[in-house]
Amino acid sequence: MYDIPFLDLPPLRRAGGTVRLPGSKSISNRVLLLAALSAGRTVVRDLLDSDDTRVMLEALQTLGCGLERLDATTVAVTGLAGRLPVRQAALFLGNAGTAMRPLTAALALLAAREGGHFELRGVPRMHERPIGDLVQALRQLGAGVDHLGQEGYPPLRVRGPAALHLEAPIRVRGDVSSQFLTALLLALPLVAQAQPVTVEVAGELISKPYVEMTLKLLARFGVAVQRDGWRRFTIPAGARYVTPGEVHVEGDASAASYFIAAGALAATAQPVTIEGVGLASIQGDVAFADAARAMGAVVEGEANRLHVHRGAWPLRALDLDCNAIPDAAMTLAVLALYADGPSTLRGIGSWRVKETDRIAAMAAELRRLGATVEEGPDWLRVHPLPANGWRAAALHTYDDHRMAMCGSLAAFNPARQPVRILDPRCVAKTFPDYFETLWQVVEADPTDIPVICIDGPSASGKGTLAAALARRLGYHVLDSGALYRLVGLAAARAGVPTDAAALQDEAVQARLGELARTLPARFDGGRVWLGQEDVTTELRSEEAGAAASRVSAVPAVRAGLLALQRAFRRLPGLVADGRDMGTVIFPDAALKVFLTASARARAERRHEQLRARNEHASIESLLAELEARDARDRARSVAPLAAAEDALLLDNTHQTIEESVEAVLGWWAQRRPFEV
Ligand SMILES: Nc1ncnc2c1ncn2[C@@H]1O[C@H](COP(=O)(O)OP(=O)(O)O)[C@@H](O)[C@H]1O
Ligand SMILES: Nc1ccn([C@@H]2O[C@H](COP(=O)(O)OP(=O)(O)O)[C@@H](O)[C@H]2O)c(=O)n1
Repeated sequence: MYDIPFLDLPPLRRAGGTVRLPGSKSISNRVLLLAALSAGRTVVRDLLDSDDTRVMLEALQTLGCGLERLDATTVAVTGLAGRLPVRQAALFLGNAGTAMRPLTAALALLAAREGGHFELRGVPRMHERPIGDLVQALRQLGAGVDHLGQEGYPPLRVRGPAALHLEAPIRVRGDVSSQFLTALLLALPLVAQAQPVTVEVAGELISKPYVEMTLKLLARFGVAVQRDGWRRFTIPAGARYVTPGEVHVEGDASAASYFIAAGALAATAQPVTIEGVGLASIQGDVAFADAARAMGAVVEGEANRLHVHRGAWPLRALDLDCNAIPDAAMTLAVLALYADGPSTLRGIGSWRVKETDRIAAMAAELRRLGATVEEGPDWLRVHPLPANGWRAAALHTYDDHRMAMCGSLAAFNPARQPVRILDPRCVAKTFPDYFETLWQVVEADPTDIPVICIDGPSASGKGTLAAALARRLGYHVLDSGALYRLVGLAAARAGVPTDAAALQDEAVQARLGELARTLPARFDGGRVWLGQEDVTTELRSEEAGAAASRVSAVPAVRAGLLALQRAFRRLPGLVADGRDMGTVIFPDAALKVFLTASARARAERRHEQLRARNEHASIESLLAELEARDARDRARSVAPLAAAEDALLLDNTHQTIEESVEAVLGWWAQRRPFEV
């Protein structure tokens, strides 16, 4: 997950390969609640691990449910069997509508029957998302529900006991959010013991496939709701949740839309294959595949898998009522930028009450990219962008995961403009590793992947600065010095001498070159591996540094490491530290910094580093060794230590690390094309 202020996506050229999607949010939270209301133990597999499921799990735990995490995506839930072991609790539900609405209904009915007192709150945006129609329906039933803030919105208090009136049909509006009906359907089996309970929908029901999903999941838990069109739903008398024992959560079909879109835009050589969602899906958003087809994509499917590649190009403009696919329809708005005429999305009034006002947000951000967009109360018209119309934009995401994921699709623009996604962490709501997953199936031209080079003498702070920059920008790091150190170590392991005399020998040089070319180096979670051996500590020794400096003067070693170093240039970007990053390895880097500090300051830093590791050396001897190493690095014939002509000089003798980082980020900001 990228927990950084912004993430820059280089222009993307191609898509292809296989992705496995995380579990569906809608199914995950429904199944968790059903398992919690059932008796016995339900093992939920492929559960989504995200903000929205986390708040649901925390709430269920607070309410006394037994939760056992079996692995990262498997949780065993021991249900409450329709009882309330905890009678009083304050629940925080973040911005998860799929937790707030059904929990409100379930707790209102349980508290009515058993007594209890519960408060349900969320983030400020949750307190702007309507729930009044559900509250009304619950009050009709006789349940005690109070608004703690603004009328019609969370936070809420539910309290009991209360006498419930279950005889007359309960009326609920269906035209604002289908989640009100879903919440009632999930909760009413709790009280439909003595008589059937009927719900009647007022107004045209929106997002019907989500209600259908609710009914299918209820059936999995033993409750067969009778449906009369989309107007009347009856829960039979004697309804009882029965755990199926084990449930597999399907991959998220709304999340699939981004990968279907990537395939439609750029899968020209091989298809994008999406695992975990297919034709047998119970999620309405699989119908996004039909919309993508209508725009020209070639989508083929199996029960649990989809294959997508580019068909018509440019895409065909679309005029579609998106009522049935409200979430995935956002993806169509971005695809429309690549179409052959204006596209109109209708029936999307519900966008206005989602994580943000998505009609306003989408219009604003597409305009930032350069597009002409018209909007109405429940529709959006997007005009395509000509190749020369795209602007490099910093896209706002409104704490809305879908705005961020949609925004990433602008990176396929033919103008080769990069795209900045502000607050990329918001994808954590449903897909924490969205961007990491995207990198698996997209490619950029290597020259479009930005590199920042930090070159300079020993102990100037290159590694420290490079790591800090990479963390801040979400980029990869190349510690090229570690590669030379590894070659030194590999030579020692193989019995190849690296003293000055031996290095004159051409056979030794050739063997060192071969060791470099086939170096089994691996960097993983802050550890460095040479083959199967963790050499992290050994690598940082002064001895390893000196050996590195000696072998690094061998041309065959430098040539041997070239391809390995360039392979670090991967999406979304790279910060490379060393001696020749800007001069030899990445001469086209977007920013080159030559980092220096006085020799004494560097010797003092090294001294401090050694002291922290409980190793001791005098500052004077370190100073002498540093100066010798600098001289050797500067004097060697291949790739000598020198600032690239276009490097910016940074002397950090009197700077803190933070000051150095800020200085370089400032330079970086100036070189980026974004209009903020
Ligand atoms: N302004 C600064 N910038 C970077 N590092 C600094 C700075 N001031 C002190 N240091 C310290 O210098 C030490 C050497 O840094 P390191 O990154 O290992 O250098 P290099 O990779 O250039 O050999 C680190 O312990 C770091 O904390
Ligand atoms: N790109 C690079 C990186 C390191 N090196 C060599 O490898 C040695 C060790 O690099 P390092 O960056 O780990 O060492 P320090 O700067 O931390 O002392 C340096 O002294 C250089 O001689 C190089 O020649 N080219």
